[in-house]
Amino acid sequence: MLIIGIGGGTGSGKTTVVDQIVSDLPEGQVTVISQDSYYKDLSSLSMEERKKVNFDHPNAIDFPLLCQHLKELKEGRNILQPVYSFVAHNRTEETVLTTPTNVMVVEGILILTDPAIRNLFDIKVFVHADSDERLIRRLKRDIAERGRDLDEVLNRYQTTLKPMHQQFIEPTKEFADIIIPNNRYNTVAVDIVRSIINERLN
Ligand SMILES: Nc1ncnc2c1ncn2[C@@H]1O[C@H](COP(=O)(O)OP(=O)(O)O)[C@@H](O)[C@H]1O
Ligand SMILES: Nc1ccn([C@@H]2O[C@H](COP(=O)(O)O)[C@@H](O)[C@H]2O)c(=O)n1
Repeated sequence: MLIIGIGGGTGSGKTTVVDQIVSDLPEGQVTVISQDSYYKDLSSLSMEERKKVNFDHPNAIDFPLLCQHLKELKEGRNILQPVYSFVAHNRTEETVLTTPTNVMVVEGILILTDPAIRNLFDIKVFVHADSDERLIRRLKRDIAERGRDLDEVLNRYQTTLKPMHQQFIEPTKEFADIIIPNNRYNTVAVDIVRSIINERLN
């Protein structure tokens, strides 16, 4: 099994890059796991309290569960992956049965911050986009897809996204084997990662 970790700031284009990487790969050979699925269960908090949580700090993520799941997949066992709701700011009651495949791609803003998780990755990728580009993308996406409004996104950007990016996310660039510059769509870099995966599959 080849496990690829893909980090980078919010709006850098991780999900888009992952979609591009896996789009032409044989079905059933590649599985994508999102760090977002492993936000901690906040059922004990009210909606108002959940809204105030700093979702860009490593403490927001259930890294032990993610680590356990990756190890189980590596050992050939199925896992039940949590399903996250950005609207409810919480895990849902659902889970997704996830089976081990030849290639596992794990993506998320904080995915390269945890040493135990980093150790499980065969290849570490960091997707870079400038902060103004990321903010513009985040605004558009969160309003269109995640039920947010302009003030909410800008407020979160100033209070948590920006400082957490500088403190926790940007420093993980140094752990990356490959840094993908993604201010523009980068088909060359995507092709390179795809050919590494294809080599492993053949
Ligand atoms: N290279 C790019 N150029 C312009 N827009 C992009 C690019 N990559 C991603 N986007 C757009 O930016 C938004 C955020 O991208 P996404 O892949 O969800 O980022 P991330 O997963 O890193 O938060 C999406 O609407 C996506 O379509
Ligand atoms: N309830 C939540 C949980 C997380 N976020 C934000 O999502 C971002 C990470 O997801 P990406 O797809 O952008 O990598 C992170 O920056 C959190 O602020 C949220 O808005 N609401």
